[in-house]
Amino acid sequence: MFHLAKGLYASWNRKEQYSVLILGLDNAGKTTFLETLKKESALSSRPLDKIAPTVGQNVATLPLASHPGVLLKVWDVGGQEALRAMWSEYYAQCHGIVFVVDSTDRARMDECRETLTSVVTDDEAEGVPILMLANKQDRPDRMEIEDIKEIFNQIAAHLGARDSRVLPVSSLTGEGVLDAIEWLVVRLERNKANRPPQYK
Ligand SMILES: Nc1nc2c(ncn2[C@@H]2O[C@H](COP(=O)(O)OP(=O)(O)OP(=O)(O)O)[C@@H](O)[C@H]2O)c(=O)[nH]1
Ligand SMILES: [Mg+2]
Repeated sequence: MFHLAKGLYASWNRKEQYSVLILGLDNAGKTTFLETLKKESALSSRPLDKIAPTVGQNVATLPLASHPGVLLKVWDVGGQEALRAMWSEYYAQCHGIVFVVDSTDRARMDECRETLTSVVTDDEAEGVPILMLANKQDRPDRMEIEDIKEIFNQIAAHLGARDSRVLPVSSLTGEGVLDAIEWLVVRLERNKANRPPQYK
């Protein structure tokens, strides 16, 4: 009887775990985004002014106050050019991709577009929801969100029927970060039949 009750309790409390991959050029703000997300989720996090360029990977498993039955396992990998070849190793296992863009880095928008195109056209990432974050919106020298959306829309042709969106955020101030995650979680759940979560 005890074992039955324990088993039922465990299955009632099972959580759906989705893996989210954070990509983007070096200096885009990926690690800052992850650390802010950890702080918002009441996990211990690094001071934002102590973050160095990522060489390996950072990973955190986050509970979501707005979705008690969901855990997000978030993978942040280095964006330096030499490290981008590693990204595809993660595609097959991920449920969603967040592509972070430095909204002030006009000089690298072409590189950013080409990099995102190579991500969304990779067969291993087929069908996963893609959220593009126009980061560093707190900076006065940022590009307008509409201009960034236009760049993204040129890539949308490759996306087929999958969910995608461009949202403005500041990983540094936290503005827009939880709204962005909320958008993503709804799409991860919607895409569950194609990419089932792990049950924890
Ligand atoms: N003003 C402002 N600065 C930001 C924001 N997000 C990140 N930064 C700064 O941008 C720089 C790079 O941030 P990281 O989070 O290390 O960037 P990354 O994408 O992880 O870089 P790699 O690990 O090299 O791929 C740091 O100086 C951050 O403080 C933001 O929203 N606003
Ligand atoms: Mg980093």
